[in-house]
Amino acid sequence: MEQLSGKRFPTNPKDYKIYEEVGEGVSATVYRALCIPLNEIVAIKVLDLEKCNNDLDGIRREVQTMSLINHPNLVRAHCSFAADQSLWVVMPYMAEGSCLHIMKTAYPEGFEEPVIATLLREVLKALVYLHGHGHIHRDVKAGNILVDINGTIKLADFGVSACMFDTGDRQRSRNTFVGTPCWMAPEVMQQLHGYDFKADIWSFGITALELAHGHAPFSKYPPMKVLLMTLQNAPPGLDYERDKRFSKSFKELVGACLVKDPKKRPSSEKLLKHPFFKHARTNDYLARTILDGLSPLGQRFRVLRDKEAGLLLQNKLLGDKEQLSQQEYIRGISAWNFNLEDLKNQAAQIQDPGGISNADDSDTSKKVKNGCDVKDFAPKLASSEKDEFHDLQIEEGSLASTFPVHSLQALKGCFDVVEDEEDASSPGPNCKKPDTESMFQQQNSSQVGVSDSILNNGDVLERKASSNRNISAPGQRPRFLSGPLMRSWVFLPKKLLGIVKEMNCSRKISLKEIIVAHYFIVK
Ligand SMILES: Nc1ncnc2c1ncn2[C@@H]1O[C@H](COP(=O)(O)OP(=O)(O)OP(=O)(O)O)[C@@H](O)[C@H]1O
Repeated sequence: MEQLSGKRFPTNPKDYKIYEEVGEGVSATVYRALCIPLNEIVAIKVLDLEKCNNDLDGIRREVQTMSLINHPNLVRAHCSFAADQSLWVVMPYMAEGSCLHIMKTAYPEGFEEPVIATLLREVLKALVYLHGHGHIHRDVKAGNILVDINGTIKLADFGVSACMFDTGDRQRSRNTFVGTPCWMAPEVMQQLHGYDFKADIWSFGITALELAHGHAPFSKYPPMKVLLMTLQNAPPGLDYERDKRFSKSFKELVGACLVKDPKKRPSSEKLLKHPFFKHARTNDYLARTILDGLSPLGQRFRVLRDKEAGLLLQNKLLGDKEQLSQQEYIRGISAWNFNLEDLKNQAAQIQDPGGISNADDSDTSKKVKNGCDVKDFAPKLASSEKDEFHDLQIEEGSLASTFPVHSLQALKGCFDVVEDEEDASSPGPNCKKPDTESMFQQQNSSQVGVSDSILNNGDVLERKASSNRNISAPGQRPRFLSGPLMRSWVFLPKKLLGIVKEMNCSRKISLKEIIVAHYFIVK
């Protein structure tokens, strides 16, 4: 399997001695281990297939792709094999762990600019390679930027996570959709026209902010709110006042990546020529600056895990939802599972009366109107409650230039909502009572690129999105992976359907109405 060095890594678990745990993801646990016959330290990512209920062949294909990758800035699998109910992926051990771990341990406020420039340049080299070979990484974030003891940087998690998120039965079995909302490009959330390698450029821009601040923008918010904010607000960026310590060229780089229209984002190749990278130094510089004095990875991992478990418990006891959400982020969990309870909780939290004060989210106050005000269809809201929904209003103009589609519509992939045929600005308050259930069916069958299966048993309506993934091995003509990263599975309880029907309006139901209806349930 190891083609570069000619080493053949064994595919029998008995040939590996597992040491301590060094990482934990949504679907996997990562261990430091010894490959006994080769006397080499490796990392083994163990995916619990039973828990994931995943498509083994799909994962195998992805891991195979991972083993074909050949670039110094990409983690390449030595080999992979199934053992009991698990899939083992054996890879090089990156002794200092991820940038996220390093930040959490020693740089909670983020890194200095030369460090960021060095890290990002290495990541970008990996992206140039991937994009040139027709691949989209789809999970660029600090948690996937691994650092070795000598300051070498490698981008990890190519393939497996993408595969799991896209084709896994896990979502089906859990009735959830999964993604990485903080880093996810708006067009990926939309699921309207598909996406391409420019989605990685958006995630790259978010990662730049993450490395600069120690956390990704919107990371303190629940996933549904992250989706809304990403779609509705102006893109996040480096702030003139707050981020004085950073150069103009860094601000420009972030601005270039975080443009909502993917066509306006530069390619990875072009980005690599950006003047910002003149600030980049050597790997050795990284080793001397950020790695100096760090305790061994396993030890750091244990300390962080214990600390975060304690905080999680504390917040659970206190019922602090926002803190809980933040903790999920701190734990490095980047995929989010949505179910009805989550949605209720999230709907309940979309109610910041004075806007959002997080400096990251300074643009949140730029609210917009899409002409269909909450009060048009929720006349029973008290005035204070109306204010709480100002967050959900969208200014058409401010988005139109950067984001070509109706932004709330964009969220329709997350819900079973009907696309508004008429102008969104016409609230249509005087129309007939709708047949909501058939409306939902109509909408489902009209989705482009979506294989529909509507199970309307009175309790749920569900929509399945088809997977569309193309992978090409190096040497083959590049074909881009495409298809939604997030699966859409939304459950509308009978009660919600009832409330929706109660709305005295014949136009098709919009997402905003669903959220308001949800609000009534939650309340
Ligand atoms: N080769 C490696 N060497 C050292 N540490 C690693 C290695 N691979 C992963 N890790 C550590 O394990 C953590 C979790 O691994 P990984 O991200 O691959 O799991 P995951 O289930 O795909 O998680 P996620 O979905 O959140 O990305 C990483 O953030 C990193 O800290």
